[in-house]
Amino acid sequence: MCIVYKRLVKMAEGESVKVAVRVRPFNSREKQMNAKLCIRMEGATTYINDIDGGDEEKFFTFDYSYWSYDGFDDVDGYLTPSNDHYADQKKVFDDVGVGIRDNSWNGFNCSLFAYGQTGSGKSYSIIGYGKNKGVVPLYCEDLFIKMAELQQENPDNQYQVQFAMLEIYNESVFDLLAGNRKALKIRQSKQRGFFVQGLEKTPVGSYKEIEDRMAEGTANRTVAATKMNATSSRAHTVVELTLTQKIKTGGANMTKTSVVNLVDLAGSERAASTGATGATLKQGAAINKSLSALGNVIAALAAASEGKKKVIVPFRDSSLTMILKNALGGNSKTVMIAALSPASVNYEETLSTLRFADRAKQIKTKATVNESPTDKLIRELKEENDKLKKMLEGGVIDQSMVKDEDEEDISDEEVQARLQALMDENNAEKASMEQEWKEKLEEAQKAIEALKAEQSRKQEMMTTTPHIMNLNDDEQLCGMIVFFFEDGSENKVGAKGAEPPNEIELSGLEIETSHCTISHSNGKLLMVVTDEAKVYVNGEYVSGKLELMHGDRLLLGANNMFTVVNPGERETAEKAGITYHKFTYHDAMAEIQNLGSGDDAQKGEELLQQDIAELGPMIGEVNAMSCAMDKKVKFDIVVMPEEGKRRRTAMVSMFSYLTSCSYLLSREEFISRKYKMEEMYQQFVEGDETWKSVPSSEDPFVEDENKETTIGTVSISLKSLGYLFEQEQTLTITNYQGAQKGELRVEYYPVKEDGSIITEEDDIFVDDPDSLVGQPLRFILKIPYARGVPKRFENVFCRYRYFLDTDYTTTGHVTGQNPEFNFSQSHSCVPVTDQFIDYLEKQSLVIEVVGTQIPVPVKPGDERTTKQLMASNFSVNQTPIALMDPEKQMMMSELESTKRRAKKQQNKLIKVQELIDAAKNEQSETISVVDLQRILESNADSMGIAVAGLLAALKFKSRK
Ligand SMILES: Nc1ncnc2c1ncn2[C@@H]1O[C@H](COP(=O)(O)OP(=O)(O)OP(=O)(O)O)[C@@H](O)[C@H]1O
Repeated sequence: MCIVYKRLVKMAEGESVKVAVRVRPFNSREKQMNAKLCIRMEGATTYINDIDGGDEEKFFTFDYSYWSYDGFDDVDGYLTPSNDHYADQKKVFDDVGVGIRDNSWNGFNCSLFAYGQTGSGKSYSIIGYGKNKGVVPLYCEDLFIKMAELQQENPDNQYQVQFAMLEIYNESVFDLLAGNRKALKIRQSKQRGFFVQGLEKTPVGSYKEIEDRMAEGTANRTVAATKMNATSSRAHTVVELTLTQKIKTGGANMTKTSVVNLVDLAGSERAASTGATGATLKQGAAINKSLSALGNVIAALAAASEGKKKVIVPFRDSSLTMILKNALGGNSKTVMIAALSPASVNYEETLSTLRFADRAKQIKTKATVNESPTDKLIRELKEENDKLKKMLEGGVIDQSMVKDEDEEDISDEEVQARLQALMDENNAEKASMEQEWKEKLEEAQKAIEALKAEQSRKQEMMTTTPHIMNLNDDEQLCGMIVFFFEDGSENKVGAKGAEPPNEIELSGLEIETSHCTISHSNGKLLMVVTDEAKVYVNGEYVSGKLELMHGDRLLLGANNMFTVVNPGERETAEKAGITYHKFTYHDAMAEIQNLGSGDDAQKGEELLQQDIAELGPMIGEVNAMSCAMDKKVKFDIVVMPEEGKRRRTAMVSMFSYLTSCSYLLSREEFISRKYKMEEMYQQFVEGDETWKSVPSSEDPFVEDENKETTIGTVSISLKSLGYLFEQEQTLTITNYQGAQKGELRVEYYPVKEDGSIITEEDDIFVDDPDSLVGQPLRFILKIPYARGVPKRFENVFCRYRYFLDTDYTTTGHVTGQNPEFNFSQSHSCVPVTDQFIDYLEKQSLVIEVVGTQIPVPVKPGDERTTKQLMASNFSVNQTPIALMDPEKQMMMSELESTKRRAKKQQNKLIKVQELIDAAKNEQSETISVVDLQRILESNADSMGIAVAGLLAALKFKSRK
């Protein structure tokens, strides 16, 4: 039988993507750096100010602009508004979360995604921290409360929530709930659009269970991140919640399914190049294909929504855009939260986030209610039946509704009979579907019970059994990996593949097959470290046997960091009134760098220490990667004086064993390069050989041979200028390791308005530099030459930044060991300000001597691996090589020059002595003053001033 009926699907009106932006408070790093606020908000409008660059203020209007920068009190851990301006988590949920909740109950697909640079507050808004729960937990809690209420009101209705969690990393899709990490395929079907084949959906019965599943997913993510040595902020995480409602309406059942996608995107800076300083590396660009593809998709959709024709939306370009196609391109109600940093240092990144959000708000989606096809059919049949009944009652029968087109007219009885048959068929189908539903539900219930039991067992063990749990750079990944030690157990720890298998299998850099053993006996934990395995306990490199105590920090290999939890010990300590400090990953890493907390150190010094603590483990990782792939490169942390400031800054040196060239990378350049290395390393781990054929111009382990390198620096104090004195100095060029790389002649002379040098005759005296304030000050800086520059550099030049200059002043390029720069430049400060006097007093002019390196190829026959090469000069503890402050460097440099001068004088005096000795021999042990005078005079040119005084004295004596 063929039923002809009209489709009754209601299509919602095209609806824009809802866009909210949110600005967070300064973080501690920004506070320490005295960051400047560059965002303000009025109503729904966000303004951004280019404080450092001076571009005009820009503004953008969104559905919501959330001010979370200030105006709050910490009440018991919850950040509570102290004025109307501040948007707390509740406000965000009320605006954004409630909409998602209502839409999902109405059967619409919904998507919420968070965009923004790393650390801008994406996770805070989506997931939240501690009591400040984000949209996801609040939505889920609300979902289950409402579900319980509805269930009570209508016991016949059935509701189910399923949970799935996936990760997109380097274009591969991984099910975070699957036991094994295997990349899944994205497929496309007419009905479902793009979908991830084989993605596991787990039924969940409460928010607690969702939390547990999320924790499980996050733990799997942590293990994978440790193994691949990747930072979490590089992956996109998608949580997918499917809400199915089986509702009895009248006689029919209605099943509504809505999928809610919660997407935590990778840090947006990964989409673009990282080095904001202009020293951008090509390797740093477009690292995350998915994120750049998302930008293109959004731009195309925005253009299409503006009515542009022939827009092709490149959904197929990346895994992320395929998965989000529904959310962005069609059947979904979509919300985006763009997270903003308030600090002017992040201006460029924040502006690009605002632009991205601005484009996103132009996108229109069309969401339809998702009914199950069977239910829809039943409902539509019922509607048809009602219609037919009405027709029957009214005596008008449209027979075409129940007969085939080519069939003859049929009797009213036949119409009724067919109708009845149809109803019976529907009822039978309904019953079978209900049975199937019931069975599925029972199955789900059992699975939930089993999980609950497992969970409570774990919970119990956490409070009774000693264990270690992981510490991670990303707060959300801490405590995700837990290994328990049962009493009487001996647990071998090491990489996979040991025979018999290790009880605790770890993956990651520098994990040995047999790394260590941890045994538990009567509340005591004993660790035995295998020879040569890398283990740090509380910052100390350890070997052999030792007892582990509650609160200890363990670093196994390069990046598996754990903290020891011994509930028995903790309890005893707590009874005695002792509370343990909660160590973060950074504390633990800083401890390994042996840096201490630096409570009373200067602010700049603290920042430096933070940078070193951050870079230290990264250096360990990249060196281990270099060894694993035999890249013949070694990295080290170096500490450089920051130009113009009495501050030091951490940088990274990259030394190539192939060319003996070393290059300096800024922290940003290095981090951006490291992402690329991780990508390469991932291919290596996965046995994908593409990394071997990467051209050297794109290889993060290779540096451009023509890159300019700092040979060394000299620091010269400009203090004398404050007294209008000149200065002429020959200063030692010191490289970052404190080694001398030649000498540089630097001179400066205060000058008058006409450019002539101020001399004593001018009779201008300044007792107090402050008296110069308001007056003009001009001087000439000369860099005549350098001496003894290492042979392996060519195209040598000097550069420096004077006072507030942002650009370098540069000398000409000269090749040779004794380059003559003949450089002279006039500088001024008109009028002199307090700030300038401060600059003269407290800072020094750092002159960098720069050149390009001439590669020295490896000796033929040297086939040592990177590991062997590093072992020959590699220290386990990556303590920075040179920790010299500019002042000390200046003093050292002066001292070195003096020493050299002294040495020369000494040589000359030795020569004089020799001559005298020779004369003595001739003159049988005595020498007349006249003869001595003659000897000295005939050698005076080569002896210089040292003997001039002596000669004068002799002349005086002989005259007498
Ligand atoms: N609105 C806010 N109010 C108070 N603190 C916030 C807010 N947003 C973020 N923070 C804090 O800023 C820090 C960074 O935030 P968060 O971890 O959410 O950033 P993210 O963008 O998710 O970073 P990543 O990309 O590394 O995951 C956290 O310590 C968080 O507590």
